[in-house]
Amino acid sequence: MTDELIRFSNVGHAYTPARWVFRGYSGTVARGRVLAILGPNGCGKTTLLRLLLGLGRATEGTIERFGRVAFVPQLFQVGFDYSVLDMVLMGRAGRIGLLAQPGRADEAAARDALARFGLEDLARRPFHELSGGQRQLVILARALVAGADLLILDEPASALDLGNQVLILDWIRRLARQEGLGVVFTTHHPHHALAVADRVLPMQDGADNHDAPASEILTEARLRALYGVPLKRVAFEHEGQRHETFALVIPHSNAPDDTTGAPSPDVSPP
Ligand SMILES: Nc1ncnc2c1ncn2[C@@H]1O[C@H](COP(=O)(O)OP(=O)(O)OP(=O)(O)O)[C@@H](O)[C@H]1O
Repeated sequence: MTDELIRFSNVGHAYTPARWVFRGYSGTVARGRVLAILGPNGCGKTTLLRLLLGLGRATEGTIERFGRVAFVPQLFQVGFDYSVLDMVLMGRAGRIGLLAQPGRADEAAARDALARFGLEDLARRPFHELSGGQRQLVILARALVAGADLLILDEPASALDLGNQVLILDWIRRLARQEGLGVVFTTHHPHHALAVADRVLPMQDGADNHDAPASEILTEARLRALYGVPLKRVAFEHEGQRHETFALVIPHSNAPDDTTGAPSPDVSPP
């Protein structure tokens, strides 16, 4: 049995003939591993995710899936007043059958999954009343009860505050390391990719378009080429552990700044 859950080779897509959104992307995700897909607005991250999910057919290249796949969309909204427990139970739909009622075993599995994420007390609350971070966790619980082998997440942390970003990123790594799930996620944040991904696929036209180990591929030069702005890779210690992150370099404006005590332009020198 292979450990690979998805493998894609030389994938390219054009919504209209000969107008390529991207070409030549390749990568793999194995059990227990995390792949981050990184790139600027409009480079085709969502398009590639949809192809990996099988929601469309790639114009060229091959995509092979070897397990059960679950999708976690960007901040999830529902138009109907489902309870948190109902939302998680929907993950069992594939096992229950569409017209049958969930049984005790299904409800126990859903409550277990909620408890894993510390959400058991919210089971009867309306889903739409939860915070963004809580909603993301509920959707992760739903993927767990669906028995997914591979989670595909579209910008899981982009709409969350800092505390919830850390929470979701930590869970992504735990689901891979502790549950043996494979994870693919898109992100705008190279420091998120560096913190939790084993491998990264930068979506940059004309570059070597294969995924590679995060620490090797996330160089300052590669990110500058990707985003067109400088980023600094910074190492530091926190509670005895070494970490690395990226700092964005925001240019200082040359405009006069009255907080520095500099004379304003309309004051003549003596
Ligand atoms: N259904 C579609 N039909 C035609 N063009 C599309 C369609 N969906 C996306 N595109 C185009 O494909 C390109 C890539 O879009 P996509 O949403 O995949 O990029 P993205 O990297 O996810 O962007 P963002 O970071 O802004 O979410 C864009 O130019 C977009 O306008």
